[in-house]
Formats: sequence, C-alpha cells, structure tokens
Amino acid sequence: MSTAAALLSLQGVSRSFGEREALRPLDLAVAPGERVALLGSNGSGKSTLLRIACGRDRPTTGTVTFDGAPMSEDDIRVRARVAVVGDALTSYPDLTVRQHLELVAVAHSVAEPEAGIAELLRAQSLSEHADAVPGTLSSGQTQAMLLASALLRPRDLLLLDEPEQRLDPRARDRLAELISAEGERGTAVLFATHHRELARTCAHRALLLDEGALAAEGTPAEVLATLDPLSGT
Ligand SMILES: Nc1ncnc2c1ncn2[C@@H]1O[C@H](COP(=O)(O)OP(=O)(O)OP(=O)(O)O)[C@@H](O)[C@H]1O
Repeated sequence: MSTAAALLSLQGVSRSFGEREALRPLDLAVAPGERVALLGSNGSGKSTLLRIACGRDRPTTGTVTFDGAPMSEDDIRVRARVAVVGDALTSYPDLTVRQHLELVAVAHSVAEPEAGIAELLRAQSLSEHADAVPGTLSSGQTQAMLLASALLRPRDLLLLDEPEQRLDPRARDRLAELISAEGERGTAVLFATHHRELARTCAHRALLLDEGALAAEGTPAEVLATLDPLSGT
C-alpha cells in the first residue's frame, strides 16, 4: 500500500542490540482498517518490530510515523489512539479486574463505561472474575483481561504481540472474530502470532521475519505456503 494512505509507516527501520541485528532495515505501512500479521520463529524480531511500532523503543536506523507525525509513546495523540497488548503485565496487583477496566475507562474518557465493561467482561468470559485481583487469575484469564483493556478504550491502531498465547481454542476463536471486527470498524491492526490459523483467518496481509529480515510478504496464504510445514513457526 502507499505510504501516503498509511496510518502507521515504518521506513528503513532497523534495530541492533550491540552486535546483534534484531531487525534488519525494512519498510512497512498499515492503512486504517487493514489487518497485518507478523510471522516468524522465536527470536526473528516480531516483538522488536512491535515495540518500535508503538514508540516504546526507538529504531537504530529509519523512521516511524503515526498519522504522518513521528511516533512517540509520550505523544498525547499516540496515547489516545494507539492500543497495545504486549508481553508486559501492566496491572496493579491490588485492583480487581473490574477496577482495572474502570481505570482504563477514566483514563480514556470512555462513554458509558459500565455498559462497555459489562459487555467486555461477558465477551471475554470474565464476568465471574470481575471482582478478582490479577494474582488469582489463570494465565488465560489474565490475557483476556489485557485484551479487554485494549478493546474498551478508543483506538485507531491496535498492536498485539502474540495475543493468542495462553488462550484456549474457544477463546482463540473469539480472538479471531475480535481482530476481524477491529478491521471492519476501521482500526489498523498489526499482530505478531505463532498461530497460522489466526493469520490465515484474520489478516489481509502477512509478513514473515527470519533472523530480523523480511523473508516474505503477501497474503497469509502466500506467506504461509513459503513455510516448511514441519517448522515451528
Ligand atoms: N533488549 C534486548 N537486548 C538484547 N537483545 C535483544 C533485546 N530484545 C530483543 N533482543 C534480541 O533480538 C532478537 C529478536 O527478538 P524478538 O523478541 O523481537 O523476537 P520475537 O520474534 O518476538 O520472538 P518470540 O517469538 O520468541 O517472541 C532476539 O535474538 C533477541 O534475543
């Protein structure tokens, strides 16, 4: 797609950690409503790319723009419009699931928060755990809470790092529907996944990273066809 129409644009972006080239120079543009899957084996650079894409980390070379302006996590526009489900648990241990969501609703001035929270708790099978603190949740329930937090707030760009992790098959199917619905409501979605079916069913486009380099790009079917069926990716 053309960079001009992109909401998120990475140009010549690379990231090195000392001698290690975690990400080799690549370009990526994601348009509103577009759903893009990042594939690649462990250590191929997916999380590195996502951290750079949300402004949490800076590239060694290249530029990242969000809606035409340099991407920075500290930018109030970015805070208001970019939702991230990453690998870090940003929860407060003493707040219940519901209180976490209430905090998100206040921080983002969510209209009619009670109805939105109730709906997300139901959709994420968390209603029975609304008054539980995160330390008592299973890992899948914790992941569901993180997803609910991202889906409660307004967003034009949604970045997800292996959102399927820890989810059971039913919750994973629900996640696939959620990602598809995000694109339909105009949100640009970039998600890293090890789950081929999630990429196949949800993404318009897929990128395959191999040792930090862009190894393939195309429709999910095209990219998945390049993978060794026996490989772990
Ligand atoms: N802070 C860091 N310091 C040094 N090396 C790092 C750092 N972060 C990532 N790396 C290295 O960069 C490479 C890419 O890591 P990254 O986490 O992006 O991979 P990934 O594709 O997300 O892997 P996984 O599927 O296992 O989550 C790895 O070799 C990793 O060791």
